[in-house]
Amino acid sequence: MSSKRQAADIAFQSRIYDNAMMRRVRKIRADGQYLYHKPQTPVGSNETEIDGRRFILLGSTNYLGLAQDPRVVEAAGEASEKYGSSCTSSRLLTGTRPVHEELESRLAGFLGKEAALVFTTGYLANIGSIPALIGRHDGAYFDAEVHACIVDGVMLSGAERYRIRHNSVEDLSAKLSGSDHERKLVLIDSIYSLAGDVAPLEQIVDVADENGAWVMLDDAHGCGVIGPQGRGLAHATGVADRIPVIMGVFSKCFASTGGFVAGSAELIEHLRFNARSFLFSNALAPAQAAAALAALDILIAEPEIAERACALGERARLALRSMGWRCGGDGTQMVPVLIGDDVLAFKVTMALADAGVVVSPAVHPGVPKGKDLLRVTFPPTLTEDMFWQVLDAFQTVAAQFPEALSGAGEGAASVA
Ligand SMILES: Cc1ncc(COP(=O)(O)O)c(C=O)c1O
Repeated sequence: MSSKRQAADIAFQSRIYDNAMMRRVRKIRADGQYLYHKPQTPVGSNETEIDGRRFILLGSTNYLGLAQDPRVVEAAGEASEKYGSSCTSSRLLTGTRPVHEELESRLAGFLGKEAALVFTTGYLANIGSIPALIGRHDGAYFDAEVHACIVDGVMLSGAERYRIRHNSVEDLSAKLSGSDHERKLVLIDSIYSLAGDVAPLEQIVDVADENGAWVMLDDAHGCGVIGPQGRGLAHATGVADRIPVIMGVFSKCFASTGGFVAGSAELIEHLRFNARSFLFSNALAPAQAAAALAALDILIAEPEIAERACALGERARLALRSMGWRCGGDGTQMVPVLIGDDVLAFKVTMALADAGVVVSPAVHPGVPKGKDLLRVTFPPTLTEDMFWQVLDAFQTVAAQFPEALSGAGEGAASVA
């Protein structure tokens, strides 16, 4: 091997092996805390099997429990039979199927917008749409805790970046009024994906209007479950007409994969030809489009499913808080449990797994330092017996880790 190639190997070795993240991953594995990337076999909506053992599964975003609903699974199967397993093409070439167009027009109607465009994932929807809307001379005003794909979309756009203090309308107002870009785009999540807190949407829309900015709302965690018939936070707060760009995903309430943007017909036509992640990526698989469509039908026809998800979340929050756990997500289906320390978050997760319950640890850098937490959701398909088993598990683990409960140490106080 040439000496130049050897030097290249060393340079890449330090990049791919000897970096902070991989050192951390190796430590977590060595400590035996590596449950999560193991293959799981779902059993019904509420359980999963890992290494032959059954667990109650609360760590996913199958918020309505529809990913195993026979109507959704059947729709996916039928679409595969009819259209094949993949479109093997971009939507703009030979990849569009009637099921994509039906899904887009149904989503537009659901959200009260003129049109919608479906992307292969939610991530692609954001990283493609944002640079199609703003560029080098424009301003991107994004909440400090937005999802990573919004940050990546903003970086790809080359727009000037303004990081807004989390949920601070004052900071947003100050930054918007102090800048004079021709185009200003405010980017927020509706419900923040890990901590579960809700954006002060009406105030944000007011401030954006006053300062001549557009709002792009990522309603990944609200669409399908929050507001009238699950139409999301914009409809729940009555400001949908004032938000030009609403984005959502199928990977949560819609029991599938994919993402979408809804807005005016002109906006959607522009994205169709300018969002590079739409143009240059394979179309959403027909099975996934059909699954999302079936889930949309169900959540519209049976709004009680979403209501039950939120009510179960509220019940769980009350019960967990009474044991001393610190929970966020008020008013939503999410029940994040705040821990405040990464090592402790892994330990609590593993102890819950020992007690038969799988939750998802979310630790720094996925969340701000000191805000490490457990993602916990209670799907409405959970039986009453399972609900009580979960509470028993949390009770047992609370006794093992009192430092994780409210009133505990430094880190804990910072997330209370
Ligand atoms: C707020 C938010 N936006 C976008 C995404 C990306 O969605 P997807 O998983 O469909 O790529 C997620 C994913 O979890 C999310 O939480």
